[in-house]
Amino acid sequence: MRIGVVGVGAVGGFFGCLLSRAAAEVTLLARGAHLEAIRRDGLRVRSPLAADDGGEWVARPAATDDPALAGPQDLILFAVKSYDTEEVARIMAPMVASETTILCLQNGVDNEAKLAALYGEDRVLPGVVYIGAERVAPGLIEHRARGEILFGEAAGGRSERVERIRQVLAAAGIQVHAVDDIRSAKWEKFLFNVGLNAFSALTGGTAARLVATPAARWVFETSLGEALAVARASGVDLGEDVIERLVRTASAMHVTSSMEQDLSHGRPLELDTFNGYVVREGRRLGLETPVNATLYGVMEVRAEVGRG
Ligand SMILES: NC(=O)C1=CN([C@@H]2O[C@H](COP(=O)(O)OP(=O)(O)OC[C@H]3O[C@@H](n4cnc5c(N)ncnc54)[C@H](OP(=O)(O)O)[C@@H]3O)[C@@H](O)[C@H]2O)C=CC1
Ligand SMILES: CC(C)(CO)C(=O)C(=O)O
Repeated sequence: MRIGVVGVGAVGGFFGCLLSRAAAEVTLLARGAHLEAIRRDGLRVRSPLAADDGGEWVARPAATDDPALAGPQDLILFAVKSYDTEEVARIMAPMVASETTILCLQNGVDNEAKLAALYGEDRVLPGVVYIGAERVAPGLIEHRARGEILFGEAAGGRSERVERIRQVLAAAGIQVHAVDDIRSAKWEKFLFNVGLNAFSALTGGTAARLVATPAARWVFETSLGEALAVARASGVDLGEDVIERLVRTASAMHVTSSMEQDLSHGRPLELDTFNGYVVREGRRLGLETPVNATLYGVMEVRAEVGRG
């Protein structure tokens, strides 16, 4: 199976490295200093899981910044930040053929529709990633926790291609689960990101800290509650106890978020994908979303001031 990785950052780099080490036919689409470092030193992943290999895995897959050189792929792992989705999706066109499946490994619930608008719904499989990782230098990913993919058919149920892809990912040592209801899994992760990402970036607090006191937990739970109302109005059923479940998950997580990392490095933020999406969809559906609107507005200014 020819596998293209589009967006070779924390997520794409981690899974691309594992696939490549397992001898899958992997091509990375990267650019600039990151591409140069990968070509020179390989794609490196520092991980607690790599203790037997001196703490670091190194893979040497094909790497290019030219989608035409990469050519058509059977599977594309799509893992750019959400604000780059449309542009990069267009650029990768030479990698997409009639049989290509695009597995979307991004957070948020609006990226798949952008990919489907260009390449058709049948080509796109939604995915959910649970991982703590960061690209800390050109060519180097630091993996800190977990590393799990959930994915499935957008319309639900199982398919032969999902099983085929699951087997290839599992054979590379990836924790991977084919799920029947990936839409709900995506929305559940989305709710978590709505509560965690901006709040942790603004405060520096870990997930556990954001639910440790009544005042902080109120912010976390209320932002989730607004997102849950949007989910329900969009026909997504996450069960009665989803907020309790996510508070329990947060209380055991001693990490901040990818947005906290992006803010501290002056990088763009996925704000429109998380709190911004809740505000926009809430407005469209006639729902009040004051906590998300506040997080959005405060975060917007914080990011601008941080960039100087
Ligand atoms: N990091 C984490 O722990 C987690 C992240 N996620 C989600 O996964 C998704 C990816 O996040 P993450 O891996 O952290 O993001 P990163 O910022 O680490 O990686 C994104 C990569 O996309 C690359 N890219 C952007 N545009 C282009 C282009 N035109 N050509 C080639 N490469 C390009 C960037 O390259 P360049 O540096 O050159 O811009 C960068 O290497 C997001 O939706 C995020 O929310 C989900 C779970 C956890
Ligand atoms: C929930 C978490 C922290 C890890 O999967 C994440 O999605 C992020 O940092 O964006």
